[in-house]
Amino acid sequence: MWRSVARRSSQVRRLLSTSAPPAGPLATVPAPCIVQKRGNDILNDPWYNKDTAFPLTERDRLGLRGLLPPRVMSFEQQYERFINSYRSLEKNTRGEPDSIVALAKWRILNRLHDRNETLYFRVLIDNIKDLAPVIYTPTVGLVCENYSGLFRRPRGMYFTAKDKGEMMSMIYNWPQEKVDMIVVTDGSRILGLGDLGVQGIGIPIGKLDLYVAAAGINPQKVLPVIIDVGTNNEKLLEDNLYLGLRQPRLEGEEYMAVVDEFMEAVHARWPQAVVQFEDFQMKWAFETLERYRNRFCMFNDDVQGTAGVALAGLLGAVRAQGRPLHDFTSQKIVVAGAGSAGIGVLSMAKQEMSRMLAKTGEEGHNQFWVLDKNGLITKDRKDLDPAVANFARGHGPNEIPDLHEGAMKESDSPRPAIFAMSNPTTKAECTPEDVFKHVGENAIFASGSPFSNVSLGNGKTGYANQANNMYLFPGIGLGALLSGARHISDDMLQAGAECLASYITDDEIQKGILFPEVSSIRHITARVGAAVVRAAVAEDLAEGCRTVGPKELGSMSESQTVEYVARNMWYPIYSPLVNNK
Ligand SMILES: NC(=O)c1ccc[n+]([C@@H]2O[C@H](COP(=O)([O-])OP(=O)(O)OC[C@H]3O[C@@H](n4cnc5c(N)ncnc54)[C@H](O)[C@@H]3O)[C@@H](O)[C@H]2O)c1
Ligand SMILES: O=C(O)C[C@H](O)C(=O)O
Ligand SMILES: [Mg+2]
Repeated sequence: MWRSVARRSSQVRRLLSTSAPPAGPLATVPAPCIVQKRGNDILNDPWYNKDTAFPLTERDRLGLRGLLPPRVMSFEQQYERFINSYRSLEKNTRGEPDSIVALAKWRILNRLHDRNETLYFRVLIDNIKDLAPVIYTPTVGLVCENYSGLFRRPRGMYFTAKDKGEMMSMIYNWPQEKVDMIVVTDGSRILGLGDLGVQGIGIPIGKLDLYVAAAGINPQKVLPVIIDVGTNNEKLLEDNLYLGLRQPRLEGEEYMAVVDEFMEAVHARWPQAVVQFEDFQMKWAFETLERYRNRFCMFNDDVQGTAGVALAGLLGAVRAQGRPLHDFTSQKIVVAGAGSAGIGVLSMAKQEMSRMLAKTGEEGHNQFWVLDKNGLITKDRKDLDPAVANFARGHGPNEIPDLHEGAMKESDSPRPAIFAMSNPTTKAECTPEDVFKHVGENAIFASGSPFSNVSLGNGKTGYANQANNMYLFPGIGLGALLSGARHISDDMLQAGAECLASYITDDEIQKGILFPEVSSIRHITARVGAAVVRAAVAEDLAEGCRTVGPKELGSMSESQTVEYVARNMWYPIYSPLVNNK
């Protein structure tokens, strides 16, 4: 592994301990890293660049002498200098509009990302709670909206409708021999912001930053991708600065042919890579998932990752009500939004209820109501997507309740739960303040983008949980990769969700805390990843990874699997560079 460390025992120990989140320097000697470059080419390569931290011996070895100021700084000094500039930026922009501050923070981080990946990812890992809102939702939404104006350097790969017939060779333009993790979008439904065309590439970049920070995927082995088939966003089509194809989106078979070719090209060069589909509009989200899920190692994060996180939250809400988990089968669930996320959540909740009921041999009731922008989904609606039609209500007794009758304030639940999962913050259905004020102090709240907790007076806190698929997708991808799964099954996803659900203690649940602190995301991901590996093994889908074969995976205990996953997480540390040119 690139810049792997000789012994990682202290980091692995940190990942295995249940208390402290993994962070801080390793007390081990890093193994050397072989580079094919010299001199300026190294300084200009963010994967190898150490800026002023190149020791003198390395400067001699790599032809860097004279290309850097004489003083050699330590990693810790560089780290501190960066954090100090970041804090001064926060101070100097106090009082400025939120969007100006957010973009200024994103810019300073992006510049570091472009210059020195080791320092960037250490800063990100150590400060993930503060920085996730900058590199991920909500700021990433703003970045995508302004991508063409903000553009300075390319990142990732851009496949377009004009590249038909070329993708199989184009894929070899990517400079890295090995790619483990790909996040791809067609930019058609970026967060709740709609069609942003090529500008949607900000989403795969942000998701892969989290893959590195949370799952320890080696940043040299990640590939953000946009498939640009045009855009139907008139504003962008008229914008002179717009960097994507200036044509309406391809549709139907033409569209599918482009995505097919991309998938074939990826598979030809990196057959083991895991591909995460992200922010595709609903029709393509479901169609590509059905088309590829048994052929490639892929999943759709908006449908499947989101569903797992919501399910973990819903199971937490049942625990908070003081009821046994089986009571989930009688919970009433109303979903506002019949899109890829909403329908994904309902499908997984329905599956979970069926599993629970199968154990006791009871009959299930239809406990779901779905609304879209035109109101309740009923069977007499025309042109319903087949996935949505599964949840349409008939006109029998109790089929169509007055939804106000079930309004949360009058709910007979001791802990009514409201998940305002739309992103970014500006698109959230409601705020935690709204919920605790209108529904009451017993409500349980979660949102897709981060909000602050609410003080309820008398020293009580109303918790603003973050129900975001970031708690699951890094573990799903990592588990799929480390098991060498042929494809990603429902059982693997279920295992990840159940692992997340079981992470929270009863004490926390009673307070209304449904999800762990973002600062412990590496710890969570190690466990979710292990649960996914074990599910792949149980289903005989695991073909093994690198030197670890399916037999060895199968003989690992639960804790050994967590250790295996933790041991394979990359951690940012400067390795001695050795030139072999
Ligand atoms: N928190 C998370 O982890 C997470 C994960 C995935 C998606 N999301 C967010 O969820 C939102 C929806 O994503 P999606 O993939 O389902 O989108 P989508 O475009 O597939 O579906 C959106 C649905 O919302 C409906 N809708 C729009 N306005 C409505 C209204 N006022 N009332 C009721 N329904 C309304 C539309 O009719 C459509 O059915 C986005 O904001 C996305 O960012 C959050
Ligand atoms: O990107 C996120 O923050 C979550 C989710 O994938 C979304 O599309 O909103
Ligand atoms: Mg998404």
